[in-house]
Amino acid sequence: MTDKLKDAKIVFVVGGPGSGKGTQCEKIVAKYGYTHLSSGDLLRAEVASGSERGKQLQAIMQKGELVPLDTVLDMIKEAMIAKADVSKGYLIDGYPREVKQGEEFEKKIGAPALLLYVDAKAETMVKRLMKRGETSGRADDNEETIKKRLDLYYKATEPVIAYYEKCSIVRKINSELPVDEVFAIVEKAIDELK
Ligand SMILES: Nc1ccn([C@@H]2O[C@H](COP(=O)(O)OP(=O)(O)OP(=O)(O)O)[C@@H](O)[C@H]2O)c(=O)n1
Ligand SMILES: Nc1nc2c(ncn2[C@@H]2O[C@H](COP(=O)(O)OP(=O)(O)O)[C@@H](O)[C@H]2O)c(=O)[nH]1
Ligand SMILES: [Mg+2]
Repeated sequence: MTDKLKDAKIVFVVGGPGSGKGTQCEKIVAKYGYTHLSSGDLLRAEVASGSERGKQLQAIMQKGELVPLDTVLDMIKEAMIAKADVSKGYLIDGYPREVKQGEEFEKKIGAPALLLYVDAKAETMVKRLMKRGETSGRADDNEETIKKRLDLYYKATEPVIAYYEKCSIVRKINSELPVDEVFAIVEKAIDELK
């Protein structure tokens, strides 16, 4: 099964909640035709299906906590395999959330060629999420859950960046800039991959 993904080009997109990961991924898809897999979107789709598993996920996500590693990883792997014959590369958005998730991904799927570290100040992220919350309908775009997501990001996810710096695949992207300027930096990082 995993053989199908043996030579896949994998890009991890890591950054705090509201840092602009989804926005940049959309632009990468438009220009490079990569397959965008947002782990949060995959989980929200499961919740929307109304399944028993979805109900359990909803409770975890509403609290801003992390869904068990195996659940998310299985969903990502399934989605990757479904696109394996047509994909030019994969954007794995919002995963890994902790070092352990990265290690398991490498064991079960493969190693990333690049990690885009989408960096914005906490203040900026909160502002963007509160604004997004006006229209997103997301149960976790509220002040209390945003604070928890941010805390967890600094505690569990930032160490992921340090972990991958050891193999020199991290490119830090300043996402305080306007979207198109951020994308200009992203493009350089992706172009270097080829
Ligand atoms: N690998 C992941 C991805 C998501 N989640 C759960 O799904 C929620 C929403 O994830 P996501 O959509 O990635 O949200 P944010 O990190 O806030 O990022 P953004 O809104 O910026 O996309 C998380 O808080 C968490 O409960 C998770 O447990 N594990
Ligand atoms: N000014 C500015 N706003 C941004 C930028 N990127 C994203 N946003 C806004 O911030 C909010 C969160 O972005 P999103 O892509 O959903 O972030 P994610 O949570 O990291 O996936 C959205 O409402 C965007 O409009 C950026 O580079 N500059
Ligand atoms: Mg997103």
